[in-house]
Amino acid sequence: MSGVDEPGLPTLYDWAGGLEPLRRMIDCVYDRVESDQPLASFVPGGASERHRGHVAVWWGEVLGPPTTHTERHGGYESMLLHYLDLDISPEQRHRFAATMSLAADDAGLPGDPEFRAAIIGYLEWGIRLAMENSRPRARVVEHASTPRWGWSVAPPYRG
Ligand code: HEM
Repeated sequence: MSGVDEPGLPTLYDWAGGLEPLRRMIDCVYDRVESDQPLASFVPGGASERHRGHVAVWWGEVLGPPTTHTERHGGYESMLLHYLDLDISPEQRHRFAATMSLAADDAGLPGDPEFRAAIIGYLEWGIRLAMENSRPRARVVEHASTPRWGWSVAPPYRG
């Protein structure tokens, strides 16, 4: 199946090596988060197997196909519900983003600049939306598709 890029290019999911390396990255990020004081309060008692698995297939769908999160776990709407009133601070946003970048190294994801620029671009975009949506009384977009990400730079958002 093709992704959002021009035909013939591998998807970011394929370039990563499929779901397993993405799951490894998610395990690495939550292993770090669990013992990182500014972030650990978001995962009281540790990040569950369910949480880790769902976040991994979310990433798989964004970078893929496959579209497993939408088909089995509720897609965008389900993800959004987890963020309401979480009140992520700018410092926590930055800390989590930096931790995820380290986790991509821990997990041995491809290190080429193009792949890393693409996934970190998505991370930066997604985590800023997560922070905005997490504010008390945030005005959220209630329904949307799960985002799709590719190799090229995203065009400007015009609403
Ligand atoms: C400071 C940053 C972040 C914090 C504090 C955070 C925290 C959380 C929490 C507390 C949950 C609910 C877990 C549960 O109910 O077991 C969650 C779910 C989720 N997070 Fe995050 N997260 C952050 C960043 C991100 C980013 C950057 C992404 C993706 C780009 C992401 C993707 C998801 C998804 C897909 C779920 C829902 C999984 C499901 O149940 O289907 N998160 N997050």
